Amino acid sequence: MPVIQTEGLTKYYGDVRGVEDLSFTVEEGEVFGFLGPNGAGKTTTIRTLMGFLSPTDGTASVLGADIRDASALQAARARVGYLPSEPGFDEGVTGRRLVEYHGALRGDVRSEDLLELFDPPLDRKVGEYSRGNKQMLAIVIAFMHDPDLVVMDEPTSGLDPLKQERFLEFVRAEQARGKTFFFSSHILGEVRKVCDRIGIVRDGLLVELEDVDSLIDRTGKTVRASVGGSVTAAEFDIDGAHDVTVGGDGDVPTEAGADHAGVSDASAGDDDWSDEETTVSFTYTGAYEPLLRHLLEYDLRDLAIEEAPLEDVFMRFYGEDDAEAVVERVESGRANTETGTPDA
Ligand SMILES: Nc1ncnc2c1ncn2[C@@H]1O[C@H](COP(=O)(O)OP(=O)(O)OP(=O)(O)O)[C@@H](O)[C@H]1O
Repeated sequence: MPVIQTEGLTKYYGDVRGVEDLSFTVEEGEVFGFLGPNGAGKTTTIRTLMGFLSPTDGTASVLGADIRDASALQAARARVGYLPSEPGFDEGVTGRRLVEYHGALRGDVRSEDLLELFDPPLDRKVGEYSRGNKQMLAIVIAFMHDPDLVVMDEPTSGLDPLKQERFLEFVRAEQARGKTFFFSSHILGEVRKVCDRIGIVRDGLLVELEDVDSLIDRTGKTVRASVGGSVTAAEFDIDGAHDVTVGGDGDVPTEAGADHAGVSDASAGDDDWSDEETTVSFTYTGAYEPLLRHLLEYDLRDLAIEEAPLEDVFMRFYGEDDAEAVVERVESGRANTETGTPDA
């Protein structure tokens, strides 16, 4: 049985669509990323799953409990950890008091370990906490009863990069213990580090549901090549290349053997070194061989091939289209699966 299952889940605030017709499942032991830009409907979904909002239509189950059945959901909540986007703590009490309070409410089987890892200043009043420290306290409280499912609304917001990394590592370790996560975020880069599958929501609609690995395959690579002489973008309009840009000298170090990430200095030799150099950059979604063959037709002086940042990909897939158009395209079998680009 799925840990979370939504069926046509819909929530309107009056005439305003929060989310509409969401159907997806989250399986046991899975880290499911729920991605979307601001206002997409992530918090609405989470608050509905947690029973804080009633669905307008459709329903969902959490650990087998129908969210419309308040007492069943209440019982299931004993096995759920919840990390809200803005922890609403009573600011006048100390962190220690809050940990004790939540421990009494839901049980405390591991606050000691968690406090060692996340370390909020327990003896200070929460009103004096920084945003990051509040988040650390919220993490301790969400996990201290060792829940089977943790629902997290943008959990790394407010954490510095080191603590973000520590938290994501912790999520991975918890997953290895068999725990399930529903993880909302608008930062694709962090989600890809821990999630198995992602749902992308936009304007309240689920526009994509996909394995992270296959999304990454579809997203392609960022290629940056420096070649001798002058070339035009049109020359790199090869199958699988998108958004080709060319730049002149000065965009890259011009010395042979410069230390770049990826493959570097495949030049034909210093004898061929001429003053003029062009840098060609593009996203590439095809196989390596034809790309390399094409590149080797030039006086290749430097080459870097890296994974495309998912933020760019997100914009490329969804940037210009409204959510309805994206849903229609996905439902009609993704118009261009070879390149993964939206219809022109
Ligand atoms: N209480 C409310 N009353 C009216 N409209 C609301 C309410 N809460 C959310 N909405 C609307 O519902 C839509 C989805 O909002 P939601 O907060 O769920 O998005 P989100 O993806 O969590 O955004 P963010 O990343 O900014 O937190 C938005 O259009 C928002 O304006």
